Amino acid sequence: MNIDLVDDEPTPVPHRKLQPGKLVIASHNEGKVREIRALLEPYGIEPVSAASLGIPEPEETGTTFVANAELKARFSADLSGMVALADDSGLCVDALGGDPGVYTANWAETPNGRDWQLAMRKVEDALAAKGPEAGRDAHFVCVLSLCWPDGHVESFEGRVDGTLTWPPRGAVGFGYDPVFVANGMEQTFAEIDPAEKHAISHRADAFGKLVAAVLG
Ligand SMILES: O=P(O)(O)OP(=O)(O)OP(=O)(O)OC[C@H]1O[C@@H](n2cnc3c(O)ncnc32)[C@H](O)[C@@H]1O
Ligand SMILES: [Mg+2]
Repeated sequence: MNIDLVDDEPTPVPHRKLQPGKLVIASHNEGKVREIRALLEPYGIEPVSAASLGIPEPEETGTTFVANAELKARFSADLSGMVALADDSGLCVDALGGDPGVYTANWAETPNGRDWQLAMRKVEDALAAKGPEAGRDAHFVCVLSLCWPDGHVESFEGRVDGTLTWPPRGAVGFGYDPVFVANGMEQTFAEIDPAEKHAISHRADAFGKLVAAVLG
């Protein structure tokens, strides 16, 4: 007789469904807010930005994308009393051991605000310092976290793989888009139509998982 003494299958926790209605986009990055609005559009959800509610940016003290996405979502849910959706994302470069990663936005900080030309240049310089053999593979990661006013949180992670190009090309998109070419494409994320980016991006990948879990 076989007795299975070890039950190592965790009991799946049911996802909480997101109801149609208002939702706070807990991001102060206009590029992200624009993309998240477009992704939410078909689902009967009315997005309001954190900035339009006067909600400030919380300090991002986490050391992982999940920790930061959850703290941003929790912060806006607490202050608004509404469901909040936050995005923590970044560019991870293989030859740099995954940097800038969780600190992607920090690499752009200057005393006068964020400078993306400078940030892209810093990544390029760091790669050049690795020598001509260093590969140019990179990926974007995005964690989307939903937090309900009672503190319930759900998080979804997405990624898109590609390579870095230099010099930067294109004027659409935001952040590091002008130096990122997704695998299978020739144009950067700043040269393609936003709809094309939504079909393959790290944000779209995470969003697809969110939809399947809480909107499906
Ligand atoms: O925290 P919030 O207010 O959402 O906005 P943020 O710009 O500070 O966002 P993050 O802390 O998540 O930092 C991630 C940085 O990674 C970059 N990034 C994320 N997604 C990107 C994308 O789709 N295209 C280009 N750059 C991206 C972007 O420049 C972000 O500033
Ligand atoms: Mg941030």
